[in-house]
Amino acid sequence: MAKRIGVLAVQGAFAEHEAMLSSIGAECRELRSAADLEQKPDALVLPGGESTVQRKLLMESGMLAPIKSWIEEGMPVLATCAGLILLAEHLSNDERTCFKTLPVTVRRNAYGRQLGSFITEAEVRHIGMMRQNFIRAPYIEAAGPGVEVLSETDGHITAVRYKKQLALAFHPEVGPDTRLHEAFLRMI
Ligand SMILES: NC(=O)CC[C@H](N)C(=O)O
Repeated sequence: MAKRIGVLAVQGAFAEHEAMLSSIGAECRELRSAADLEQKPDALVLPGGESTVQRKLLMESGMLAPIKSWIEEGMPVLATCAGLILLAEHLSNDERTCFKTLPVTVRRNAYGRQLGSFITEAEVRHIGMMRQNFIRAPYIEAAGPGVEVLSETDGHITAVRYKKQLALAFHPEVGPDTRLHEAFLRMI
């Protein structure tokens, strides 16, 4: 049976994740309001976008607490960019934490204005070299015990796994490379 992925769809790059996941056989369901949480998915995607807006909409819609419980209970989650910010236990330059299920310290908009967006090639552990797309990206300043570092660029951590949480500063949903999404589906 196809794996059912709940994709947070309040703001940001959710459609790209849905297209990629559908192309590799998963079934996506958009999570826009508390009513969409009645059917529990097998896994979650928290897409890129603007984390402060996503956080506000999560609080207003009543989805924050139930989604946090799902993650704490071990539901696999793939988080990219703003999604990583939502998962982080600590933010070094902002007070607006959200789910706080991932024991890392994240810096928002970490690459500054000059280098706000860029593409690089870097190794991702268990996968290999990947073209990585950074869009006004955060990076991970510190990772707590039990957090596996999967990728680094210029000395900064850009991808981690902690239990069933896979979190990336870059955007694997952009472009033709489906390996990361395939690895995520194997975590379910
Ligand atoms: N591409 C992204 O998701 C950027 C994240 C955004 N800069 C934020 O702080 O929320």
